[in-house]
Amino acid sequence: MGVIRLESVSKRYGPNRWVLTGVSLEVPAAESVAITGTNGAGKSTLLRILAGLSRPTRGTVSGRPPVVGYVPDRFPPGDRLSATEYLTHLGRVRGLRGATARVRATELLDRLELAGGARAPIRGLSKGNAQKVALAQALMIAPQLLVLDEPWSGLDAAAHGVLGEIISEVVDAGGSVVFTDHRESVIGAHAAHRYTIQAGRVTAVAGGGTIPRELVGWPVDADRTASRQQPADGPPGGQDGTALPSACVVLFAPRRARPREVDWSGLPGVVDLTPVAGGVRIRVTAHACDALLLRALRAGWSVAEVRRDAAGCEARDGGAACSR
Ligand SMILES: Nc1ncnc2c1ncn2[C@@H]1O[C@H](COP(=O)(O)OP(=O)(O)OP(=O)(O)O)[C@@H](O)[C@H]1O
Repeated sequence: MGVIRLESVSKRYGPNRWVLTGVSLEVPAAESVAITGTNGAGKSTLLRILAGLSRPTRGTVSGRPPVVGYVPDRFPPGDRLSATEYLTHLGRVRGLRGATARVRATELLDRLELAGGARAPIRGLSKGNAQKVALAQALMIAPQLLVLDEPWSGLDAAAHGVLGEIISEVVDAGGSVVFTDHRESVIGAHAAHRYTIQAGRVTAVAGGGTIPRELVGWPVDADRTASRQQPADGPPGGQDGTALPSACVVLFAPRRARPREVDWSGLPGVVDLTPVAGGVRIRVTAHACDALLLRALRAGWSVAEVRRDAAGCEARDGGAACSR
């Protein structure tokens, strides 16, 4: 999968209402991008153009992959079909066999924990549950480009986490994700790049989300190499050559869901790791600690304890302070 490229894209509604003017934007493969802007700035318009649902008045879009998942800002729930019937139907329209589509629909609705019944008519679902169906329809066939218009809107805490995992899974599989949201914390956690729309123009926001791009995407080979060269028993060196203390992180598999496997030792800054009852204790350089935590949470792990002083945690050796 390559780069999706918007070149000099403009969009006009009606005779002279220009919403986007001369937008050039790249969405790389295996990355997530957040779009921000005030209400009415044109975010949904841009997303629809990216998804191929709306044509630009001027300019071109290239590199859009064949399988696009799209979650609109308003999902029309006024349907007599149940969530399962609706998703199965959509899956069939998209080329899945009926039985496969039904299995996929059931898996997705289970994962998102649709309350109110997968067999109840969609029009009777609450906003949050309708949003879960909206998400599920975008995922019936693994998307290579996932376009999400305020996707967290109305979701409960559990589905919030699942959506974060889904974004990571699409990115890990080499796909692209573009989403809108207004919250800094969400953008920082889920986007490697950030753009904002103002007066029809799109500009990159320096540094992407609040979490630096290299920490979200983990492509920091230099950092990785540095951590592997460090002696396991000594304090690892900082990027500027000064000694940085290591931190200790204790992660546990949550009781309800099985976390995804992570190659902890291959992550930047990891000095060593020790299995402890129900989880793993990781010693990591202090500057890589936040990124490791983010990666762990995204993969469905629970963080039991973080200590800036790794030696202190080690001394307890998985004892009371390090267990739940
Ligand atoms: N189909 C349409 N026909 C005419 N005008 C439209 C259409 N779709 C959007 N607009 C107008 O274009 C402007 C941008 O709308 P858009 O929905 O893209 O903004 P947005 O940034 O997503 O807003 P919000 O944050 O409120 O969802 C708005 O003034 C809107 O009224």
